[in-house]
Amino acid sequence: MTKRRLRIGSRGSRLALAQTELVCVRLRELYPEIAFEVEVIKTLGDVARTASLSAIGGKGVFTKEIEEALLAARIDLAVHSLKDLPTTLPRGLKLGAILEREDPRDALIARAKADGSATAHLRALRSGAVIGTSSLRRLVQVKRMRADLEVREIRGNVDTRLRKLDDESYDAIILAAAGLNRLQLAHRITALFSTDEMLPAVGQGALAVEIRAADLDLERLLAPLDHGPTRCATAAERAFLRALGGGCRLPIAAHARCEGERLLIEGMIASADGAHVVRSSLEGRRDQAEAIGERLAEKIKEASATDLSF
Ligand SMILES: NCc1[nH]cc(CCC(=O)O)c1CC(=O)O
Repeated sequence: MTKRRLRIGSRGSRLALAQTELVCVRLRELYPEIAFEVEVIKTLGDVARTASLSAIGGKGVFTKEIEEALLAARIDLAVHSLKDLPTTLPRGLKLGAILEREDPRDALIARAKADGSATAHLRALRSGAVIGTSSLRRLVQVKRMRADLEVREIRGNVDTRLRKLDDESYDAIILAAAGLNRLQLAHRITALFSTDEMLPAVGQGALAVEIRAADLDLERLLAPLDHGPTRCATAAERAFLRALGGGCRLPIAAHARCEGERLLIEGMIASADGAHVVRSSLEGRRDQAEAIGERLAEKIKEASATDLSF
């Protein structure tokens, strides 16, 4: 009898492949009778390296081609960084599993100085130091801590950005700790921002496995990979983002966590220049995750109607 085959779609970046490999290893261990094959799929976000992602359409640039392959049954499952996945999935697709979240925090990676040591923390950087990030969310939060720093756009995948930090005129860059950890690059981290200092992107640090909604058999196979507390926390965060209008270009951040049967969420929205920031939090029952996220969005919308000029 020939072995049953399941095809896993992944972007080709080193991080995407490492993340897909993580899922593959667990699936092969659980189901040695199934052949899991990785198919690399190029997305617009991978092709348009030099263009600003907001200029080429923002949401879904890392996922659209992969979702098309899923719908056309050229692949059976896809591994994504949850934070790259738009809050509303195409009809016919669903999240088969959300894996236990890695570190959700943002990390500061400072350039090594001539003596080999790295600047200890953002607070220790000289006035006028250049921080590389292309995330408005990170920009506005850096500016609130250190208005005297210069924030400059930086593009490319994690390895490219680290190389640019070493070669070009950035003093430090900011990346998600999760990606660095998964690439065995934790030693490059100079300091971690607390979530109070820098609220993460919705879904940051979590991996999602996307499947066809009708693929009930595959959903059952993926059940052991699903992590309940992460699913609840990220459901609240994604409901928050969706309610604020996922497509809007304003910096939005949220972080939720489960403590027993309770769920706590913090959310933030800022004006594009970072001059106005509304941040708030909410707590409730874990089984009400989406409703809590939506209520936080309402709370923040009310506060920002008077506070922000949207
Ligand atoms: N498209 C960027 C992206 N998407 C997911 C991660 C990191 C891994 C994660 O947040 O799970 C990154 C890189 C970064 O922000 O540093």
